[in-house]
Amino acid sequence: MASSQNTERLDTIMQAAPVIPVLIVEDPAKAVPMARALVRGGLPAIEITLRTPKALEAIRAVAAEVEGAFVGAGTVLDAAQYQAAVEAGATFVVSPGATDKLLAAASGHDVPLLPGSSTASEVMKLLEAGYSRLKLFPAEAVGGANLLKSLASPLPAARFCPTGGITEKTAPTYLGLPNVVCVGGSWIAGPDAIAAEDWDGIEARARQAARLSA
Ligand SMILES: O=C(O)C(=O)C[C@H](O)[C@H](O)COP(=O)(O)O
Repeated sequence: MASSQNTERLDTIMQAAPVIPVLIVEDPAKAVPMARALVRGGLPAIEITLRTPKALEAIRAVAAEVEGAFVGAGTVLDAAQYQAAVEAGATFVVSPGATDKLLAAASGHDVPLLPGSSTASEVMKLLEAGYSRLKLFPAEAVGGANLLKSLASPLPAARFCPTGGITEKTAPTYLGLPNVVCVGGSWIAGPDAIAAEDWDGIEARARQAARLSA
């Protein structure tokens, strides 16, 4: 079952920068300049969440037009959304948790799924299903860096992108852990910054995030 998750592609994406910006995009026309600002700032892997009616359209536009971006789909909850994200051109797919049906839909496919987990049992079940690159969600609420530190020794095969409540200030603590590859966060390009077309501000925050380390 080790081939369930395309870990090679996921590692490239997770290692591209220390932070994956998590984005809520209402207007797909803004997605391309937003993604260009993030790429210019040094954050090529971006996650557009399927939380707005036009999110798939936004993913499609970024996939077609933004060179150097790895555009992912976030908040993918079921097999149909996984398929729709792949058809729109997503290069990775992120879910807040995991269900058997979602894992079955993604297993063995090129476009990797980064499934969410928040307990040792969930991590164990995902490892058993062939998924070793995981999201920890909601990171801060379920124990944050302390939880990940505690999981590192008994479950060393699991490598995480914690997301949920992480800030520029708390990110370095996570990035210093041996089982953390990158973190996800919304602080770089929040809905207000996107609505205001603050591409310079987004680029500047991306540049700072790209420099974060332990
Ligand atoms: O639903 C998903 O798939 C998600 O990715 C949820 C996000 O991890 C959080 O919404 C991150 O947002 P912040 O906590 O503001 O950084």
